[in-house]
Amino acid sequence: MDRVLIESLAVDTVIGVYEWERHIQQRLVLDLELATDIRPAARDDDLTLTLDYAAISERIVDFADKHSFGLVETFAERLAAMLREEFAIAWLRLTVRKPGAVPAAAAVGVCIERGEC
Ligand SMILES: Nc1nc2c(c(=O)[nH]1)N=C([C@H](O)[C@@H](O)CO)CN2
Repeated sequence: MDRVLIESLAVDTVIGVYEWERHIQQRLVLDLELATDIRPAARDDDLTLTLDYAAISERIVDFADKHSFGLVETFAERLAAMLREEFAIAWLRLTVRKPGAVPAAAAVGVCIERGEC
């Protein structure tokens, strides 16, 4: 299946399990692969026939701003559910990285796949 890509999307959100993390925004960096057949959009050169990566990115930024979770796992799961519901995405791979959470690591995080390709 073809994929629409969103790479290194930076969002700021309240995320973390420790008390001090509940009062600040921290950056998460997201990579997404969204399965869709791009041929109808390419045939007609029509944005409405594909997944609009600009609209999806904007929705993700808004989701991060309006929600607050402890675990990156919860952020990933809830975001994936919202995206699949609102944008009719059959399958997605979502990587959520939390840079700076572990000083000795470039980033830590999770990668999930949901749906059927
Ligand atoms: N698997 C996870 N481990 C940890 C998480 C997490 O979300 N998933 N979170 C933390 C803390 O919030 C940490 O990021 C603070 O630096 C620790 N481990």
